[in-house]
Amino acid sequence: MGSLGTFQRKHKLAVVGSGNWGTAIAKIVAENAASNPDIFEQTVEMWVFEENVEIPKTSQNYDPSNPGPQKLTEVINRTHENVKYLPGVQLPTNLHANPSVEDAVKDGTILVFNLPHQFILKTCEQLKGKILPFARGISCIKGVDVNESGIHLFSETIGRTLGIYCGALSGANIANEVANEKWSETSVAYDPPPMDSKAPTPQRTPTSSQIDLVQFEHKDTSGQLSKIKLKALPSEYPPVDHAVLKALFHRPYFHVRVVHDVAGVSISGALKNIVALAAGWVDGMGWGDNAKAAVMRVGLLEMVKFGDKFFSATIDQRTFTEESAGVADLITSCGGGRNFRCAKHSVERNQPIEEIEKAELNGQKLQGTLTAVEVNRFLKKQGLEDEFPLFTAVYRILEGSMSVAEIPSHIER
Ligand SMILES: NC(=O)c1ccc[n+]([C@@H]2O[C@H](COP(=O)([O-])OP(=O)(O)OC[C@H]3O[C@@H](n4cnc5c(N)ncnc54)[C@H](O)[C@@H]3O)[C@@H](O)[C@H]2O)c1
Ligand SMILES: O=P(O)(O)OC[C@H](O)CO
Repeated sequence: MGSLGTFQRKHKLAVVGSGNWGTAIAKIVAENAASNPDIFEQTVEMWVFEENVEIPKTSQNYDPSNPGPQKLTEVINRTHENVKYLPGVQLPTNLHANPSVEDAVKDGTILVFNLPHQFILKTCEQLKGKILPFARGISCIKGVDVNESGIHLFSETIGRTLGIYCGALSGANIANEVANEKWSETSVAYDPPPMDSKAPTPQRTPTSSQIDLVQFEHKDTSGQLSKIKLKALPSEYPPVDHAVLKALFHRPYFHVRVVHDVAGVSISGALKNIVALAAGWVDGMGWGDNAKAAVMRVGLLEMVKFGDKFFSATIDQRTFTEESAGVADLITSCGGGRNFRCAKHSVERNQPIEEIEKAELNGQKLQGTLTAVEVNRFLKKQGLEDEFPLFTAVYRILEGSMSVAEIPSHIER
């Protein structure tokens, strides 16, 4: 098996989610399963939140003899097109749409989580005890998990809920461009647990080494140390390391850099969505590119400050400027992302952004609106709203207590 060595078993892949980005990533993963038959099993499962859809007349898969509503999973498996969330893109035939999330993940050794962030907790709760205990995860979710205990990365929340190790993937990746195989870059962040890597990383020191259940000390992003019991990946499988993750996600049109900074990659992916709303609003006002650049400048500073203040124990500040997940994602999101576009339309049409989201996105979900509310709840609790004037302005505009016209004076304070 080339430089990765020879192993008795192959990884079984499952993608949890099948929206716009979920389907685009599932396409990549299925293409790479086919390209790397020594590492990955051929059939890739993709969980589809089942719904009835009508195939649009514009689709090459439209059948006039069968125009009525049909199950989305059946349409995907028959036509190899996700006609609702990624129309016009041919999916690999080894990608199997599965309406049961439990069935989709049951044999999966590598699970890729790719859902709008509001649905992830419930989905993980449903999967507790129903996955392989030695599975490993990657979260492609752009959002943060804010609850009573504070703020957490979704990779941590998924890992804690399911008892597995989970890394993250994020980058300047507008799904339709990636799915249409236009060149882009991404960042995959993975800090392998000690038993999966040859050398333990500084933050993770094994404290015992039973044969297959290893307890190690884990410092979470808030700096808190806890003891985690993690089931070792059986030695029959290729270790889930940076080389295997590159084989899983890298395509000729999708260039992957694998790094260790899970916090930096996750935090920038979540926070840039707040900034993209502000960029859309000022663009909708007709204020031009200079105004948008000003919002992006302040937004980037607040992203870096947020990472430094709340995730300093593990974050690598270089991620914000050197990786696709940082400033590059901010730029693409403020250029043509859904948060940007819906915010812009909401000013131009003088309509609430929720109405634009419903009218324009055909079931796709904005992440910036909810993230702005969640981040504000967290900042308010810390008494730090004033230290993040742009994030706070975005929240106040959403709740209706501030106007877009007030952004310049508010962020100058
Ligand atoms: N779309 C992009 O361009 C893009 C790019 C990079 C990252 N992301 C991130 O990827 C994540 C997933 O986004 P997406 O674009 O795949 O989703 P999406 O915006 O297309 O959302 C639609 C998906 O949500 C599902 N859904 C609706 N109700 C549900 C429920 N109750 N339970 C479970 N699922 C439900 C739908 O079935 C559908 O699969 C987000 O965090 C997003 O920020 C998106
Ligand atoms: O369309 P958005 O605003 O959800 O952004 C999409 C991606 O995150 C861009 O990298």
